[in-house]
Amino acid sequence: MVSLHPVLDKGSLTKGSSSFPGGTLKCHCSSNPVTVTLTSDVLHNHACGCSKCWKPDGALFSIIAVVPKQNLSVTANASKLAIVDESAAIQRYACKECGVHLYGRIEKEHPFSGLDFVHTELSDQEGWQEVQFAAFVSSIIEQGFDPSGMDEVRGKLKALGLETYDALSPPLMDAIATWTAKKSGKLPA
Ligand SMILES: N[C@@H](CCC(=O)N[C@@H](CS)C(=O)NCC(=O)O)C(=O)O
Ligand SMILES: [Zn+2]
Ligand SMILES: [Zn+2]
Repeated sequence: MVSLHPVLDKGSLTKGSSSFPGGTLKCHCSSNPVTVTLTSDVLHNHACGCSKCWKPDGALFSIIAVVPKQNLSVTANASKLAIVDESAAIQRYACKECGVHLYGRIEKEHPFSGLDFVHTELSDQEGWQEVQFAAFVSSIIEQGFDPSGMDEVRGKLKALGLETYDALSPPLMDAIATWTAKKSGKLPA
């Protein structure tokens, strides 16, 4: 049986709490962990199959969400963070010791600038928004997954109630396209 991610392998998703106030994310270091504090719940939590998002060992998917950047602060051991790939749109800050990504930030002009990318599984707290959909599903093949197993992967995601997409979900793709059209003048700003 293919393993997607510990959160997705349980058979059902634990619903988040609508009044969840945020919490603390922590890297995997047993001493001096990097911590990041969020002062709100996340939005658009989803599974991502792309090669760039951090996944725990053995997982095919990352679980990733966004939070307004003003709601995020690094609260311990910030000196252990380094940007994984300076050329990517999302500057992903990873712990230099354990490799976990604590947050991703977009500094350039981009439809999602102002939102930071985070992994709620790095928190001990319960109540974070549950996974809403699966994105970049076909991208797992680029990382070596056997294409003949894709029906099983998509079937497992659908059985959890998750729609599967090979880019982002329609509302997020529409938001990107709207931003692009406003920038080019095809739609009024
Ligand atoms: N097929 C590519 C897709 C990469 C990709 O476009 N990832 C999306 C979802 S995280 C993205 O927005 N990337 C922007 C970035 O990584 O900066 C891969 O797996 O590497
Ligand atoms: Zn660490
Ligand atoms: Zn991704």
